[in-house]
Amino acid sequence: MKLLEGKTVLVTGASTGIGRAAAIGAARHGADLVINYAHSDGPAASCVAEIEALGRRAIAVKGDVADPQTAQDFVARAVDAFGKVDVMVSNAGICPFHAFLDMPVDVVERTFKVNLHGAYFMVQAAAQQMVKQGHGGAIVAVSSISALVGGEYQTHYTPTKAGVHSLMQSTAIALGKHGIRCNSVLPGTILTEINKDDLADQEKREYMEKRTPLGRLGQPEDLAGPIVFLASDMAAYVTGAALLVDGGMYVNLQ
Ligand SMILES: NC(=O)C1=CN([C@@H]2O[C@H](COP(=O)(O)OP(=O)(O)OC[C@H]3O[C@@H](n4cnc5c(N)ncnc54)[C@H](OP(=O)(O)O)[C@@H]3O)[C@@H](O)[C@H]2O)C=CC1
Ligand SMILES: C[C@H](O)[C@@H]1OC(=O)[C@H](O)[C@@H]1O
Repeated sequence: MKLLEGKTVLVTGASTGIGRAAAIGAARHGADLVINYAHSDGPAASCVAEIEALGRRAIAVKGDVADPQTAQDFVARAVDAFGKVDVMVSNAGICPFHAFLDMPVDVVERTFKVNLHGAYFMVQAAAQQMVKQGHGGAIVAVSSISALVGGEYQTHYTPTKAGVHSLMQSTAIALGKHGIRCNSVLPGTILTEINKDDLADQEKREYMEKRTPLGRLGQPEDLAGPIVFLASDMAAYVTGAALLVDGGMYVNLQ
C-alpha cells in the first residue's frame, strides 16, 4: 500500500543521511519530491536520480536554511514545479561537537540558526502555502533524543533539538484549525555524516551500541518508515506527538 500517492513532499537537508532516506522513502510511497541541501551538489543530484528511477518526479533546490528567504524560495520552487505542498519534512541540521567552556560564539550562533531558525522558517513557509491551498497538510520535524537528554559536547545543539520538538507542539495548536498536523521524530544515534568523526572513537561507538536494547546503532533508513507514517493519512489523528526512533536507547537507564 502506497501511503503518499500523488503528494508533493518537501524535505530539507536531503542530500545525505536521514533527509535523503526520508525523501527516497516518500518516493517509494508514491510522492513527488522537492529536496533542499546546502553544499553537496553531487549527493543531491544522485538523490534526485534515485527518486526518478523509482518513477517519481524530483527537483533539488540549493539553499542555506539559516536564511529565512531560503524557505520562501524553496516553497515557491515546489509550487512552480508541482503546483502544491502537501508535506514538509524539516530535517536539515548540523552538530559541530565542541566543549562548553571555550565554545566559540560563532559556532553557537550558527548551530542555533541552522537547526532552530531554519526549522522555524521552513515550517512557517510550508504552513503559509498549505493554508492558502485550503486542504490541510502534514509537517514532520526531525528533532532528536537530544531534545530529552544532554550531551557534554552538544551544549549548543541539544537546546536546538528541544526547540524543534517544542516548535511542533506549538504549531500543532496554531495549525490544527487548518487541518495541518505537526509532529516530530526523535532519532537516537544514527550512522550519518554528522557523527562520522565522533563515532570514529571506537570506545564511544561501542558504548552507544551497548546502550541500545536493539543492539545496533541506527541507519538513516530506520527513520524513513516513521516519517512516512507521520506524513500520511494513517496518522490522521496524530498531531503534537513526538516519536522516539532510537532502538530503545532513551529508556535504557539500568
Ligand atoms: N545522525 C544522528 O544520530 C541524528 C541526527 N539527527 C538530526 O537529523 C538531521 C539530519 O542529520 P543527519 O542525516 O544525521 O546528518 P547529515 O550530515 O548526513 O545530513 C545533514 C543534511 O543537512 C543538510 N544541511 C546542513 N546544513 C544545512 C544548511 N545550512 N542548509 C540546508 N541544508 C543543510 C546537509 O546538506 P549539505 O551536505 O549539502 O550541507 C545534509 O543534507 C539533523 O537535523 C540532525 O540534528 C537527530 C538525531 C540523531
Ligand atoms: C550527531 C550525534 O551523534 C547525534 O545527534 C543527535 O541528535 C543524537 O542524540 C546523537 O547525539
